[in-house]
Amino acid sequence: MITVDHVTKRYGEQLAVDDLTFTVQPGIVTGFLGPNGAGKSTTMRMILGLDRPTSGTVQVNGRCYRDFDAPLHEIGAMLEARAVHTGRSAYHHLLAMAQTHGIGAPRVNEVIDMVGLQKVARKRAGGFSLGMGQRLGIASALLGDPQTVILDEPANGLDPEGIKWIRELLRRLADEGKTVFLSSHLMSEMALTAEHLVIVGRGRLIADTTVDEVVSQASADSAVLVRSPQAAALRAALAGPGVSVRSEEAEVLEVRGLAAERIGELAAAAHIVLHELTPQRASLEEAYMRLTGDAVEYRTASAPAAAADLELVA
Ligand SMILES: Nc1ncnc2c1ncn2[C@@H]1O[C@H](COP(=O)(O)OP(=O)(O)OP(=O)(O)O)[C@@H](O)[C@H]1O
Repeated sequence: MITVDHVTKRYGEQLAVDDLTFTVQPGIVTGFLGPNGAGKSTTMRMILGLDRPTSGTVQVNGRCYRDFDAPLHEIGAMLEARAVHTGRSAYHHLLAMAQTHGIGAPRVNEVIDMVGLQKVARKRAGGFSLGMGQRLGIASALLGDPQTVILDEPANGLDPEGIKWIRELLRRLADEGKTVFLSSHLMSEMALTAEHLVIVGRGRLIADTTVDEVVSQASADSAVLVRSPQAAALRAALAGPGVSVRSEEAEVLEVRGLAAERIGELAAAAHIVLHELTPQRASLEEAYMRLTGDAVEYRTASAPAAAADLELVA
């Protein structure tokens, strides 16, 4: 478990993290989201003892990073991963790391297999593609078989097969009971990988909840899409206080103010045939945009000022 307790981090005048409190539980994948400059990397660095909080405490399994005798066995991390610029082979890079931490060579081969670098393990890691570099970074993070895994943008540079692989790997690690904490700007990927989310903006906590909850809340005022060959009769049957119906296509109604179940019941009572009845859900990206709309520090001129204006579609 990772515990971040009332943590503030200042760099001179710059407030990078502002009284942040959250915990990351074992056994699930937790995503760490926030716009550029929100304080994610700073927080991750503090978890890893690479930076000290100005105030507050950060602990992993009840202890500060610097108190671990064998940190590689406790926390595995990949921060700001980029292809390793080294003349060493991937194998020797990992072996050197392993040897300085009392880890045997068999584990090096194990992690090489785990990340799918068998064919290139003896090649110079400096010549690796971004995706291969990511895999090597992940292999380094897993070398000590740590209980806690922290990855900054692990899917960066991976192709679709690689992204699917990392998703499955992270879920497997969580299933083994490990604490898995990762940042990513790829919302669709985060929606598939993480169960829980910690969302920050301008150094402060915006949300600490499940992916389902974030999406459900953003979907609360979403429409129900109804397709019927008797759309006009259905529109009349649904009319009532607080109900709005929009139609931009023949036979298709977008209904707000009634749950899908109620629409089905009203249609049945009026003997109206339905061909489709679909509650619209916001995507995680839309939900995220709504939550962080005000916290975005760097915005392009064309981006909407507040994502709350966005129309929610499935
Ligand atoms: N060493 C430093 N010195 C001064 N300011 C810093 C330092 N590190 C981070 N900051 C500032 O702290 C804030 C938070 O930065 P941080 O890199 O933690 O954000 P982030 O959420 O990881 O952003 P990104 O998604 O772009 O990686 C930013 O305003 C950044 O400029």
